[in-house]
Amino acid sequence: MNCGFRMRPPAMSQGVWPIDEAISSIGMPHGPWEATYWAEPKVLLLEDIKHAHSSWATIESLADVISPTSSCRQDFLAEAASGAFDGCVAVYRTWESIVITGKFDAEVLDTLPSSIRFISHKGAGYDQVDVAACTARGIQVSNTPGTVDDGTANLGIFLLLGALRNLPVCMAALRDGKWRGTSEPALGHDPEGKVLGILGMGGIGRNMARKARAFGMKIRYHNRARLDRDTEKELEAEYVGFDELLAGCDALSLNLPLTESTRHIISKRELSKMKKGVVIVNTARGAIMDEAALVEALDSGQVSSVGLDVFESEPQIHPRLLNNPRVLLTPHLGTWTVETQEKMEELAIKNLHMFLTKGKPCTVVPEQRDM
Ligand SMILES: O=CC(=O)O
Repeated sequence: MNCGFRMRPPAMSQGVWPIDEAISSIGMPHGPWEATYWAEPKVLLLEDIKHAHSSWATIESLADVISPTSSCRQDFLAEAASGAFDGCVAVYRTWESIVITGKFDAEVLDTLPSSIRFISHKGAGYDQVDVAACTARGIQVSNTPGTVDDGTANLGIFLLLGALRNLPVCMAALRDGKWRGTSEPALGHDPEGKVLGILGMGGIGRNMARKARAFGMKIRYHNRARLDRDTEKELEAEYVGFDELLAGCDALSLNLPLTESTRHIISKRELSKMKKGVVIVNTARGAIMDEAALVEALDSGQVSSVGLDVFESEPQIHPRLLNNPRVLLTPHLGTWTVETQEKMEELAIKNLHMFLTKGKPCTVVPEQRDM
């Protein structure tokens, strides 16, 4: 019988996916041999492991690992439809693997074999994965919260300081052989004593608050849920309403996930409520801001400068952001450090390991906590 699992005697397969669970997960009839033999599950690996090699070896000792040969969505769907991934029970995916699969949406899920029960996403933001479609198909999803906090907040502070100091203008002039430019550059601003508004007070927002405090900034924040008083006290962060946050900050840092309710949460109306000359930093997701409205606000001087690591249609960048010298840009590098990538891989692999051995990852996405 070809059910996509290799049989092994139990002595050789400590802790692997028990065959009866595996069989019931793909709806196969139980047979008399299940009690004595275990199966090796198959895992679909969508991007090579770059750092956590010894942890990945523990997965390889538990599972057959399959990698796609495709490099674009159309080919990936055809490869899945050909049965190349049949029998896979779990997927290990990354932000970068979107180039192979496109968004992990209902079409991808329906083309992959129905044996898939788990997706380990290496990353904190999982807006590339249609969690509702996964839930409807009984597929668990995990992400890697916490692992990205230092890396992303460090870049956020760099963008904040750089935008406050108008660094892109002088940096471009210098590279252009024009020292500080053709006219005296505008003076920058020090962060000390300025109000930093943080929209989204999860792990990255809190990390950003601690670091900005070290630069003498006053912290105000708005979040779906208010933090407990001890955390607010530790961060010296004042909770305010959304409009109050917008109206009262000298700089705004966006640190919230992209969902249908946060898409374009900063648009024309919100920008007009902010102090003239405000500085904005976005290390979260581009679509949290309406880029067209941002471009207008930069042109009118309502926003004096921005530091952006993320964009609405990556890797495309709005030409008026690219051409504006008051825009400090980095190409989605928030987590792009050896240490952060290592931590992300370790947690994504741990989630996969937990799923294969216990049926449950440790950091399941919040929408599925009650699943
Ligand atoms: O953007 C990076 C992440 O969501 O982890």
